[in-house]
Amino acid sequence: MKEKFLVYKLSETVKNTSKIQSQLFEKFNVKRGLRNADHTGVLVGLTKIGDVLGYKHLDDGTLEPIPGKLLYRGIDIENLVHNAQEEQRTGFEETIYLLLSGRLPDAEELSDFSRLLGESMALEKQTKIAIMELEGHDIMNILARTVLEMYTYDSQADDTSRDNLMRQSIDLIAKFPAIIAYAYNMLSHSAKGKSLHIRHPHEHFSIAENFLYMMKGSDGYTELDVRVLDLAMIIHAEHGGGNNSTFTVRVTSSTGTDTYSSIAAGIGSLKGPLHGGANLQVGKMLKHLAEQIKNWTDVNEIDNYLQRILNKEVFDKKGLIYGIGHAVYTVSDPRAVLLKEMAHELAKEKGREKEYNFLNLLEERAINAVVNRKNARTKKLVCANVDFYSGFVYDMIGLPREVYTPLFAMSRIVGWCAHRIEELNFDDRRIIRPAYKNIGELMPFIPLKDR
Ligand SMILES: CC(=O)SCCNC(=O)CCNC(=O)[C@H](O)C(C)(C)COP(=O)(O)OP(=O)(O)OC[C@H]1O[C@@H](n2cnc3c(N)ncnc32)[C@H](O)[C@@H]1OP(=O)(O)O
Ligand SMILES: O=C([O-])CC(=O)C(=O)O
Repeated sequence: MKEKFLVYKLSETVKNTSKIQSQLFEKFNVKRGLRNADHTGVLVGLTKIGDVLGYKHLDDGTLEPIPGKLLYRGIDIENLVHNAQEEQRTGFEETIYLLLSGRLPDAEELSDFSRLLGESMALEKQTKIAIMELEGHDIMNILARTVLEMYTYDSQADDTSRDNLMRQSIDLIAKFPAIIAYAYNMLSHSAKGKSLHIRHPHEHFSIAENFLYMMKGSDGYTELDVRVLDLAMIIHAEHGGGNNSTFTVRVTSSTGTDTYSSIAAGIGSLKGPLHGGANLQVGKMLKHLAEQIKNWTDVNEIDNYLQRILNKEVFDKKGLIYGIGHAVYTVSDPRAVLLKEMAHELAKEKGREKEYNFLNLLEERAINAVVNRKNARTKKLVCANVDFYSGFVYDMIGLPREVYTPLFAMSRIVGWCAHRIEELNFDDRRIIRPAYKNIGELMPFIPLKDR
C-alpha cells in the first residue's frame, strides 16, 4: 500500500514538472516530432536506399499532394510486386538482395543467395531453448530479447566492418521467421493449450513458405497463401531513413554499438501502436466496429461511431482511427493500394466479400471523418496506410493476430540492416546528436535537514 502511494505521489509530481506549454515550441522554433510547419519531415540525412514520395514541393513554397510512390534503390515497388506475380515466383529474396546490395541479382546470384538464406534459417539450440523456457506473451518482446541473446553466440558480435555487418544482416533476416514461428507456437501451447510444434525450416523453401510451414505444418497452407505472404513481405521491407524504427536503428548505429543492440531498439520502436503496432490495433478496432455497428452499409451509423472514436468516447479512447493517416503519404499509400487489391481478390476466393465491403466503406468514411474532424489544426489530406488492410489479408491466410506486428519486423529487418550498413559506411559520418533546450527554472539546493 505504502509503495503504491509513493509511486502515485511521484507520478502526481511529474504532472507539473513535465508540463511544457505548446506555445514554447513555436517561440523557440522547435520542430515538434522533427516536423516542419507544413508537416514535412525535417531533413536529417541522406540515403540511397528507399524513397518515400507523398507530395511535390511547388515553386511558391507550397506542397502539392500526389498519389504515393515507394522506390527501393530507385525501383518502384509496384514493379517488384507485379513481376513476381506475373512470373508466379516469390520475390522477397530478390528484394533483400536489392536492398542490401543496391542492385538486382542475376539468376545465378539469386539462386546462390536464396540458398545461403535457406542454410542460415535454423536457430541455435540455445536460442530455441530460451524461447521455450522463458515463454512470454508478446512476440515483439520475445523477438527483441532473442536478438539481444544472439549477441552471445556471435564470436564477432562487436565487429562493425562492412563484411561482418553483411554477414550479421543475412543471418538475422534468415532467422526472424523461425524465432517468430517458434515463439507463437510456444505461446499457443502455453496460453491456449495447443500441441507444441517446433518444425525445422526447409532449406529449399522460400522465406514466406518456411514461415507458413513452421507456423502451420505442410498441410496448413496453400500456394496462394505463400504468394500473398511473400508480396506482403516485399512491400513492408523498407521505408526510407525517417520512419521511427529505421531512424532508431540509424541513431543507435551512429554510436558504433553492435548490430544486435541496434536491431533490438528498432523492434521496440516498431511495436508502438502509432507505427508497426498499428496493424494489431486495426485488427482490434475492426472487431470492435463489426460488433458495434449493426448495419455495415449504413453510412450514418458508421459516421456516428467513427466520430465517437475521434471524440475519445469509445474503443481505446485515444481519439485515433488506426490504419489511417501518414507522415508522408497524402493521396494514397502505394502499399495500402496493393494490399487492398490483394484483399479484394482473396475475399472473393474465401467468401469474405461482405467484410471486404465493410472495410472498404470504413476506409472512405474514416478518411472523411479525420479530414473533417472538429478542432482540426490542419486540413492535411489523409489516406489509408499499409496497416489498414494487412491484418485482414493475414487473417484470410490463417495467420493469428499475435504475429501481425512480428510479420512487419520479419520484413522490415531488411531495411533496418541496409540502413545500418549505410549509416556505418559513409565518409564524414558523425554520431547523431540533436539538441533539447532546457526551459526549467534554476532551483536552489536545500540540504536534507532543511526540506
Ligand atoms: C507503418 C506505419 O507506421 S504507418 C502509420 C501507422 N499508424 C497508424 O495507423 C496510427 C493512426 N495514425 C496516426 O496516428 C498518424 O496519422 C500518424 C502517426 C501515422 C502520422 O502522424 P503525423 O505525421 O503527426 O500526422 P499528420 O501531421 O498527418 O496529422 C495531421 C492531423 O491529423 C490527425 N490525425 C492523423 N491521423 C489520424 C488518425 N488516424 N486518427 C485521428 N487523427 C489523426 C493528427 O493528430 C493531426 O492533428 P493536429 O493537426 O490537430 O495535430
Ligand atoms: O514512414 C513512416 O513514418 C511509417 C511507415 O509507413 C513505415 O515505416 O512503413
